[in-house]
Amino acid sequence: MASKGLDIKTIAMIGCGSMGGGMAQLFAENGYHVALEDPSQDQVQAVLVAAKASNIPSDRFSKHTDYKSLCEALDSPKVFFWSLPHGGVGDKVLEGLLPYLEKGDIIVDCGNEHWENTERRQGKCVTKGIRYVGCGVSGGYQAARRGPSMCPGADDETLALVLPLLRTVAAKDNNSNPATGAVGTGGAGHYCKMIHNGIEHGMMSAISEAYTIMRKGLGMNLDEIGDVFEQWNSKGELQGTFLIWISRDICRTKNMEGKRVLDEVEDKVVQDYTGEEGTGVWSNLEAVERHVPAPTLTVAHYLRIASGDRHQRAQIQKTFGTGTGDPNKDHTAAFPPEELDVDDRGKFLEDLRMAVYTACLAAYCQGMLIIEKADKEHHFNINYVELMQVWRAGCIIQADYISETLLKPIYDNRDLKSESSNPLLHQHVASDLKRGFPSLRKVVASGVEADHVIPALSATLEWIKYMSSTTLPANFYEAQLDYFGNHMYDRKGDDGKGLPTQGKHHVEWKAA
Ligand SMILES: NC(=O)C1=CN([C@@H]2O[C@H](COP(=O)(O)OP(=O)(O)OC[C@H]3O[C@@H](n4cnc5c(N)ncnc54)[C@H](OP(=O)(O)O)[C@@H]3O)[C@@H](O)[C@H]2O)C=CC1
Ligand SMILES: O=C(CO)[C@H](O)[C@H](O)COP(=O)(O)O
Repeated sequence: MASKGLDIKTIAMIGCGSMGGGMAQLFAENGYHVALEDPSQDQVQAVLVAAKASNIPSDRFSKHTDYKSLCEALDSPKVFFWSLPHGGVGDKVLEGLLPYLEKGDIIVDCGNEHWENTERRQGKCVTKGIRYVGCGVSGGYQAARRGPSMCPGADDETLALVLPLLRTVAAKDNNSNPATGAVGTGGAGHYCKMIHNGIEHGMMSAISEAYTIMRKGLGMNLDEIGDVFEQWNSKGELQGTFLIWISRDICRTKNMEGKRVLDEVEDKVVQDYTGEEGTGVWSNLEAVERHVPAPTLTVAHYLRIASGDRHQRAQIQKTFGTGTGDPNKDHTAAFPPEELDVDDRGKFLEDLRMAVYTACLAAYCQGMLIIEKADKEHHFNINYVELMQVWRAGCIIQADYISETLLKPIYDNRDLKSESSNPLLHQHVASDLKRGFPSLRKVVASGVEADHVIPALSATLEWIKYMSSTTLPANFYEAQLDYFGNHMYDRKGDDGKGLPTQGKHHVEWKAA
């Protein structure tokens, strides 16, 4: 099948692991011939076996162990999809391919690559007339097979060429529109995918915290919790939220012995240690470097990295001591989470739902603030309407209500050059955060009282307070800075605007 933008029938898939393998089958299912290349022949074989099981004709694939034969199997222009680990691997593959590439050939890098690597490679390719698209892909291996969310960034001409191809395979939203679009120039696609993952981590943490509150704080069993997630996902502010939906399944899934799989899972996330993924680290570095407070994302990340070294936590736990003397108490933590003092469980669960929603909305807002800042500073020329569409299906942060009701109206039909896209400056978003605040405060207060681990929920509460206040404890902070460092301060109302510029006053708080 030929795509409208490119008259090709064959594509290459370089990297045939979880994601690349799924996408290879997806392209083949859509009529393309897929030339497979991966150093692991087992991976390539696994793709062919899975494709056979899906009744995809075997002649839709060819296997290649060198770039020459891979390139000979392709049409002109040659189109390569990459699904590789981030970092040096991509550079190595590009070096290997370059001798066989011609003007007009296209590379679509579908890994979670760092956007600066993407732009560096785009710079290298452009001198040879080769088009390099940084295309974040989301939804995990199942979406890769069924149809992922695809977030491409490149120059307009290149995007116009590849988008018909991406639209063919991308996930489709409820109106059958593909979850892809012309997101922006240069590394914009990988930048937005990186922030997608930052938002993802904030949402995941808030939901995981709610799970523990239900399990340990309210004494609910997994069937009951699964039912709660199902209800949350079916109506109201959390409806159509992919992570809530999979949370239901996680609660219900049993192993061969009929026991819950979740109860076998150790409490540690190690991707940041193994270097397997980088998006969480990078998105938080971006937030800090661009002066965007994104605590829901950041504390979620701290929880992950604290969790990763469980061995160290066990040692610290011993140092703190866990003995309360009461054999009925939980002895698996220095500050074991206790049952919550809740009068009306139904009412509290409604507060919990709103608290989780508020944290998810906050994570989205914080992510969008980082993107907006980077866009202004780096001139990604982001098309926010298209970006919203990328997140409407197939991706991990899919959240129908947040996207459709709250964020989309900010970007639709607006001239963002003259109007701010800061979600917090839009009344309907501010109203929703304000509406969720009392529930979030109740949940955080109860959670804190009972020693629950609730970083994303509590950090979101603080974020809402400090982002909407003009009487922060920062006046005292500023005074301390001026006292010891002569760092200067503004007097109340000095410039009338409170812009982030250095103050003009210093006081000798104590004679030197
Ligand atoms: N898993 C997920 O849920 C998602 C992953 N991603 C991103 O997609 C990319 C791929 O991830 P995933 O499929 O999970 O990872 P896998 O490890 O399953 O797949 C990566 C594949 O790339 C192969 N590879 C390594 N070096 C080369 C090379 N020089 N040439 C060709 N192939 C090579 C690996 O082979 P070998 O095993 O022999 O090293 C492996 O088969 C990553 O950037 C990841 O961050 C994006 C969204 C979701
Ligand atoms: O990109 C993804 C989803 O969007 C991948 O699932 C990725 O593996 C998640 O890893 P991490 O949590 O370390 O970012």
